[in-house]
Amino acid sequence: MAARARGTARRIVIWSRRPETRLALQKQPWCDATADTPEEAVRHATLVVLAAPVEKIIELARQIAPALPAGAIVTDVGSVKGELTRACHAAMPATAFFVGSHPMAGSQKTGWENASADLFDKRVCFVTPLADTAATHAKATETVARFWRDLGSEVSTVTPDEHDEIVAHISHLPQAIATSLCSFLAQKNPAWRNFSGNGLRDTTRIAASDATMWIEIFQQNRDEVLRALSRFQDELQGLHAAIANRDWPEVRTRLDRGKTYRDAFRP
Ligand SMILES: O=C(O)C(=O)C[C@]1(C(=O)O)C=C[C@@H](O)C=C1
Repeated sequence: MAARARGTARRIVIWSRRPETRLALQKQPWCDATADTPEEAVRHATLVVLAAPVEKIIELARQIAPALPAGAIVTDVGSVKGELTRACHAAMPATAFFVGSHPMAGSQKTGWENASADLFDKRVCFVTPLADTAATHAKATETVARFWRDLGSEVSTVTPDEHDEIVAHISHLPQAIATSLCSFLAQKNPAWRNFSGNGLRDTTRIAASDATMWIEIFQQNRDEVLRALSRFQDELQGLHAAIANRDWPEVRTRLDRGKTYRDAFRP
């Protein structure tokens, strides 16, 4: 949708798992054609974007590999990059290139009905070439970066492993916390949700996200997520101790540090 709105792609061919989705997409002005199989969808492609839960992205890369035309560039939108990038790169034929991406954009909703052409506008998009393919994949990396910039994103190029450490902290940890907070409150007293102001709403929107997608993210980024969760538990323990000890200067230090961090977010 964004590619059509910004004139980035000449012809957009979509494969989607459900036949009824493919039928609905055929009526959309941003979809030139649908394909009945992933192989058929990529047969004449110059750029392929795999948009699926992370385990499925690896399966799809293996499935389309024999059908890719020479010179094709494959990217994805998965939230974990280390294992996925190595597996997708290994699946490619010698004449095609895999360079991973991760646009930091989305919502708690799923399905094409919730798509929007400005989703990527002014959002960061990670592009994550493997260090040992930097030279052979330089042109493909630039093409993928240009694709995201054309959609309005600001590209940040990092290695897949650096990416996984960063997003464990700034994306996967927030999901774990929002989920845990809602899970905790659901057991404490679900009816209390009716008293909530914007505080609870603002901190928990992403708890409504798709469980299947997040299980696969936690599985693939397990080590980094566990490290981030442990460090965060230390932070919570620190606040718990400061309140228990009536150490209000320490509580203030933490509130001030949190506010300074939050106030400096880009609009
Ligand atoms: O805002 C949302 O609902 C998201 O989907 C958020 C979010 C994020 O952490 O920013 C979550 C995972 C995706 O990989 C990218 C975006």
